[in-house]
Amino acid sequence: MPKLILIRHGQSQWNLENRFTGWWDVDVTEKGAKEAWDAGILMKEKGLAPDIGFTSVQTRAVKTMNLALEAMGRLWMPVTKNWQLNERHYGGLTGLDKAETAAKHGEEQVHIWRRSFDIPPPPMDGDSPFAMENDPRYAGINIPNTESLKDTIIRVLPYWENVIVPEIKSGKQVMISAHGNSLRALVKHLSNISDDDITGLEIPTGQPIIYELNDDAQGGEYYYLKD
Ligand SMILES: O=C(O)[C@H](O)COP(=O)(O)O
Repeated sequence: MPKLILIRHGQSQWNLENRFTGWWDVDVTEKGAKEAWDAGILMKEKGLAPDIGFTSVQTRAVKTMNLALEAMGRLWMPVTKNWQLNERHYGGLTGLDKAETAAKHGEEQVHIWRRSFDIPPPPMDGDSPFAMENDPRYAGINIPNTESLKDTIIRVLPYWENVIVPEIKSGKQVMISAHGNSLRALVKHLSNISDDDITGLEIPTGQPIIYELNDDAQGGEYYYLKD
């Protein structure tokens, strides 16, 4: 049975500072880099040997992939980067402190923005210092100004189906380094989690998740490699 490896990037600077990040490009912290390296060591110890990798175009996910592969002695492995694996766009919340936002708008409202299935955060203003319109990595892409989990699923799943699934079906072990919410999108699909239940799923940083897929690249149960 083909194995699929999913990993959320190691701790980022804004995970540490408790700020909404979304598409803003922050680096991993020293702790995050160690999480990524340790994940690679663990994967090697457990006998995993991915053939091909996919990441978002965001530094924290790309670095996590590279550090884990280096720790595994597989830095040579082909890796494709695509914006469709990016974190969900946090709209007008981008850059804000999560605790201060909860103090201002209430815990319940912030929980809805963070975890509801289809209610997006307020949109980002065009003149926001966090607007990404001039970022060359997004040239030609219709950058969203906010995204719910549902919106995230709408751009993650076509990439999964059209680009990643064919690699799995050809017998390759695939590793995906992505983000809390782009991975929630994928796990929701693979494990058939309902719109209501997905609100309770949290994915920790730097911990490899393993799916034993069937030959049709369909999932079901997953486990954390450390367990
Ligand atoms: O974009 C972010 O802020 C984080 O990567 C994920 O944040 P969340 O847990 O608030 O969705």
